[in-house]
Amino acid sequence: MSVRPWRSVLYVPGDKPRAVEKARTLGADAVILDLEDAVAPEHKDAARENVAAALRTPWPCPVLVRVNGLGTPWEHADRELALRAGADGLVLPKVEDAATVRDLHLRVPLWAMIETPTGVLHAAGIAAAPGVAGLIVGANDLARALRTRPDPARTPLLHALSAVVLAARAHGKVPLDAVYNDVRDPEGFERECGQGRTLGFSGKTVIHPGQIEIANRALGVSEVEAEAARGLIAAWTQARQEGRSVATYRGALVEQMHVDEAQETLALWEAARTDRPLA
Ligand SMILES: CC(C)(COP(=O)(O)OP(=O)(O)OC[C@H]1O[C@@H](n2cnc3c(N)ncnc32)[C@H](O)[C@@H]1OP(=O)(O)O)[C@@H](O)C(=O)NCCC(=O)NCCSC(=O)C[C@H](O)C(=O)O
Ligand SMILES: [Mg+2]
Repeated sequence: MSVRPWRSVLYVPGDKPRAVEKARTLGADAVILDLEDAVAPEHKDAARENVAAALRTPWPCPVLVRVNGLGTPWEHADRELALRAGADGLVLPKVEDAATVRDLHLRVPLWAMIETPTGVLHAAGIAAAPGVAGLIVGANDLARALRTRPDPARTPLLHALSAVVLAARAHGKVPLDAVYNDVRDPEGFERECGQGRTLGFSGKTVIHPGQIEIANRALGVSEVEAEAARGLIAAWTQARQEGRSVATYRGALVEQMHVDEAQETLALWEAARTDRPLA
C-alpha cells in the first residue's frame, strides 16, 4: 500500500526568501509556496522569481505553488512559473466548478481550494475532475462569503467542512483542513487539529513553524494507535486461522473493514518515519 502523510502542509509567503529557506528544515509533510494572499500586489513579480529560485534546489518534501486565481493579472505568469520550475503541484484558489479544472489541462497535480459557497456546492464534481490530487479548505474566504461569525467550535462551517471531506473521500482525493489564524494559541490550534481529524481530514494547512509539530502529532499515528492496529490485525489473523469469520479485539467487534483501516494506519505510521520520494 503506497501512502504519504499530509499531516502538516505549510504556507510560506513567496516573497520572503528567509522564510522559504527556513521551510526546508521544519519537518512539514509538504510546503505551499504562496504567490496569492500572502503577497502584496507590488511584490508579485519578486515573489515569482524567488519561488523559481527556491525550486531549483531539491526539497525534502513535496512543494506546491499557490498561484493567483483565474481572472487576476498574474494568473498566466504564475501558472507558467509553477509548471516550468518543476513544482510538485499547483494550488488553485477559489475553484468553483469542475469545468475550470478540466480546461486548465495541467501537467502537474492540482490542489483545488474550496473557499466559496459555490465551490462547496460543487466540491464533488471538482474532486472528480482529472488531475485533482486534493481539496483544501480556505476557511477565511469561506467565512467571509457566508457572513458567519467567529466561533471556536467552527459550528457555522461544519456543513462545508464535511462536504469537502465527503467529496474528496468519494473520489479518493486528499482533504486538507483550513488554517488556524492565531499563531500564538497552540492549545486552540491543537483542538482544531483534533476536530479536523475527527471530521476525516488527512491534514491541516498551517501558517507558522510553531504549528507543524502539533499538527504532525494531532493528525499522525501515535505509537499507541500503531500498537492497537497491530493487535487488531493479530486478533483477526488468529480468528481466520481458527475458521472464524469475525473476531473481537479489546471487547469490540472486528471485521474486514477494521483490518483494512488498521493496515492503512500502520502504513501511515511507517511512511511518517521514512523518506518518501514522490511517486
Ligand atoms: C503569521 C505570520 C505573519 C507571523 O509572523 P511573525 O510574527 O514574523 O512570526 P515569528 O516572528 O514568530 O517567526 C519566527 C520565525 O519563523 C519564520 N516563519 C514565520 N512564518 C513562517 C512560515 N509560514 N514559513 C516559514 N518560516 C516562517 C520567520 O521567518 C522567523 O524566522 P527567523 O527570522 O529565522 O527567526 C507569519 O508566520 C506568516 O507570514 N505566515 C504565513 C502567512 C501566509 O502564508 N498566509 C497565506 C496563507 S493562509 C490563507 O491564505 C488562507 C486561505 O486562503 C483562506 O481563505 O483561509
Ligand atoms: Mg483564501
